[in-house]
Amino acid sequence: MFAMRKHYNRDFKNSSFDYGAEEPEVQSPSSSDKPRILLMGLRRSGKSSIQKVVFHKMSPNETLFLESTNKIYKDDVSSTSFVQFQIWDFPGQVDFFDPTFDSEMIFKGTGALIFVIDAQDDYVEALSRLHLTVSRAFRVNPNINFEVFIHKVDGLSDDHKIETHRDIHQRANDDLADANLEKVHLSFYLTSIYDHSIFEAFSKVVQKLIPQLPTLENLLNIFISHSGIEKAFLFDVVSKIYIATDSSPVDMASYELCCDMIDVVIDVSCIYGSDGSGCAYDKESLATIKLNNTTVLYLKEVTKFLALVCILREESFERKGLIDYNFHCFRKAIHEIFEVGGVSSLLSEKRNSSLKFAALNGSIL
Ligand SMILES: Nc1nc2c(ncn2[C@@H]2O[C@H](COP(=O)(O)OP(=O)(O)OP(=O)(O)O)[C@@H](O)[C@H]2O)c(=O)[nH]1
Repeated sequence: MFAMRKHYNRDFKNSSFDYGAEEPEVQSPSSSDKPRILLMGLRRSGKSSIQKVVFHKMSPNETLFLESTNKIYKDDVSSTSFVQFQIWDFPGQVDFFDPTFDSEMIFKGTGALIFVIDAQDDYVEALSRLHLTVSRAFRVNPNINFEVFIHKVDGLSDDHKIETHRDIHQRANDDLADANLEKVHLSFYLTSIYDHSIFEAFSKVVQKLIPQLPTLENLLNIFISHSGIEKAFLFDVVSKIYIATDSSPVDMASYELCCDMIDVVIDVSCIYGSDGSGCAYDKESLATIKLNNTTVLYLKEVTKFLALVCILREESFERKGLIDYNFHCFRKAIHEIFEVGGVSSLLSEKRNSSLKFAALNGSIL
């Protein structure tokens, strides 16, 4: 069964969504809180491709025709995405010693620095550039999250991937230790624009920048345990970044399934959506997909930018009324978190007064 209630309309060419503005919407972090994410790395390592594929729906093959970036490209994705940040795509060879390179200004307002290393190339030069970049940035702002994307791993065998990951991890940390910078923490991800790994990695990077993450995870845990749901992801629809999930482990296949569901919902709506309102996604957006292995995928709108995608067994879906009731509580809580601009108030009386999930046995908690 495939049920869908909202028409979507997407301009494939520009790949821009219009979410409409039918209700006073949840406020995303204010501009002063906007974290900045920097994409750095050697020339042709894949920085612009990552940004275009994740945030602008460019197909991976099209990135073959991207021209080299010559100056810093600042992309503000906040108008289409829940996650209010700017992505700064740097040209390949940033010269830190150039007097026009203002490291204070650049690194001060940065939340995460993603350093992209082309794993299909010799990475010795990339490692020394990583070291230079990280030590510079750390000196200006020790709070930056340093994220290393070991990129283009689609061309590598599984063994080669593991070995490359180990080698880069070892060498990068040795370089830091030699410079007495053991305090710097680097996180490593194996990525490729040709599969979901780039979305997964970006999700992790973004999650670290969301102060409300523990609260969101808590809410998801309560929601799934009271509704008989196996896994739930809170997705930023436009980028397919999941901004939170429950605390059960994420398996890549489930994540891919949910990403694919978002694509199907959006694409089918683009083709058959004909209400002419130009609304791609709104509060009535909802879809159910029953797979032939007794699994059900259930998608519902949470906010202008966010959708909840759940994976559950067919027999649990028989209690749809309960799921919908709990979803209503969950949605309300999410709106409260972001409307009141913080977690603390939700955790106090407000949450106790308004959050009453129903348990599987029917009692109200
Ligand atoms: N195989 C493979 N190729 C990729 C991947 N990501 C990017 N590329 C290719 O790498 C080449 C360079 O990509 P760009 O995104 O232009 O690289 P860049 O780092 O922005 O380059 P500069 O702007 O010169 O700094 C393009 O031909 C992309 O198609 C990937 O995950 N796998």
